Amino acid sequence: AWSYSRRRHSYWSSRGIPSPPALPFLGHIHNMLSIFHFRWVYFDEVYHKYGGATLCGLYELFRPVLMIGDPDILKHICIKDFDHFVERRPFPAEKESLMNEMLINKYGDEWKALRSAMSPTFTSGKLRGMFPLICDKADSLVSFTLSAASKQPYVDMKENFGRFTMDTIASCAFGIECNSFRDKKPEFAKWASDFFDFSFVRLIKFTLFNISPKLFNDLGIKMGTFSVEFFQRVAEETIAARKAGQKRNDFLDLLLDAQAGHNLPTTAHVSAASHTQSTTDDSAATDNLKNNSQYSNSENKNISTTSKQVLTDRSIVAQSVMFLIAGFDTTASTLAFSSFLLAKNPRHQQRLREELQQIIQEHGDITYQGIMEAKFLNACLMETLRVYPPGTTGERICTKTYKIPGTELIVHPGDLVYFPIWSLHHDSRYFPNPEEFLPDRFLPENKDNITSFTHMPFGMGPRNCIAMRFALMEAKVALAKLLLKVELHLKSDFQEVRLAKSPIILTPEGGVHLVIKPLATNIKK
Ligand code: HEM
Repeated sequence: AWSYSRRRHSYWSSRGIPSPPALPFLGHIHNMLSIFHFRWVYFDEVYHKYGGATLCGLYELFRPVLMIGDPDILKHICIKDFDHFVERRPFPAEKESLMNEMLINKYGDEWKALRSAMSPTFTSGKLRGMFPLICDKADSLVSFTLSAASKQPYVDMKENFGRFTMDTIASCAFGIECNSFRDKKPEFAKWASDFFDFSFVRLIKFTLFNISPKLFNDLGIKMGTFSVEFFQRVAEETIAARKAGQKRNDFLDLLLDAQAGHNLPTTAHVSAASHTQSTTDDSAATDNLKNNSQYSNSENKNISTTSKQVLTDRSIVAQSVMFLIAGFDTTASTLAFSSFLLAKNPRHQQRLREELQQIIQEHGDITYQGIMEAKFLNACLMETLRVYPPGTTGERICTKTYKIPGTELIVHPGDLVYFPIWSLHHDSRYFPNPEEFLPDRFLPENKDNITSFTHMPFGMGPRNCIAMRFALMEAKVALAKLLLKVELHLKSDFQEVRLAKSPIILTPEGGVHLVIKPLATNIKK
């Protein structure tokens, strides 16, 4: 058995690819999917010591995994040769679960058709429609924070941003008022916390699913608390109300419009919609879309599926639940990290506030246009996402045999490819003084200094985060409204955030405790 294990673990060395020492049978999986280690710290070691900054081989048990840290090769994998790497591992779900209908769990032509049907939902025109809903939730965030600050010496901003993103998603994806900004936890929030609670047993199941979804299903294992029934019921009720005539300009309306074939292309094109939308209002999105369009130009194919066929009622319900899974903690953590970094860097905080005050003077209020034009606000969020990317690793599964450019290395269908997002973001060759919070790096005049494919908080290419623009708009509104009303200060015994040892996303452990000082200001918002 030992010599079998050795032989299987010689896969990379026999191809001349460096690989860190592997444990018999386990390979490196104990380091990758562990609650005892920081996953990205291990990957960072692999990146710096074992060639991961270019190519390095790892094993999940016996499965070969190729870590690629070379930005040029990443460009090929994510964009130019995307058709060889269309898939990621699915999110764990039992065979019959609604979760199998989610975009994140779709593959091949089904994914392409669904992504194309959903992409127009995220254009600037559609996001503008959701802007007032988000502003409303951000106003509640500010009042709740002010009220908390008047009663206690410090406020847990992770908790508050969690309430904000929960209410925003409940409003935009489920069409309901969740009212998280009340002391008693609402039912929606209770079910959601249950959903995001990663117990040890659940983590083992999660790991098993990642290693072998087939074995997971053959053994009839249930994810247990990944219960989606509550959210399914809420979304179904809302859909029934919308079909009876209610309207709110939220995701549900937009997906129902797409289902009915209103205002949307009837024939799905591979990523076409997301690549042709106007990008003038959001520089981060512009970069990503510019990169993506290289793929769409060369690879656009018609798929003879209409939005109507793809977006059944069940599928729309599934996408609403997916927005909660994909959008709640990612955005809340980003906001929590940015509030911490701004409290730690009062000079940047003040500069950002001055930019926002200028916008209020020009536009009279926080407007969609004003928020999207705020360059320093965008830079602060981009820099936060560089320092603390919620997704520390990217991943693709090889779908067609592929020769890695510039090498003789062949990747086979089923092989996994990892992108060390955290390490790229913290590599001093790409970002000098990587541990410092320096938003100026992302100002338009400095953006040419950033090497493509070294800043990927939303992934890259046609399978990147479909909701990037929504997430950025949501975060910008919350931060802008908050900073116009309060000053953020570090608490004397809270000078650094602790990071949770979760293998799923990067999130602060135990909250982000800040001293909140209300601003005496005459500015309206
Ligand atoms: C700051 C907040 C967010 C960050 C940093 C983030 C990051 C990511 C990343 C890294 C990926 C994988 C991309 C890849 O493999 O190339 C992803 C995918 C995805 N995200 Fe986000 N995300 C955020 C917010 C959201 C929100 C608010 C939603 C929904 C409302 C959302 C929906 C999705 C979906 C559906 C996918 C899968 C796309 C596909 O498979 O085609 N994300 N996100």
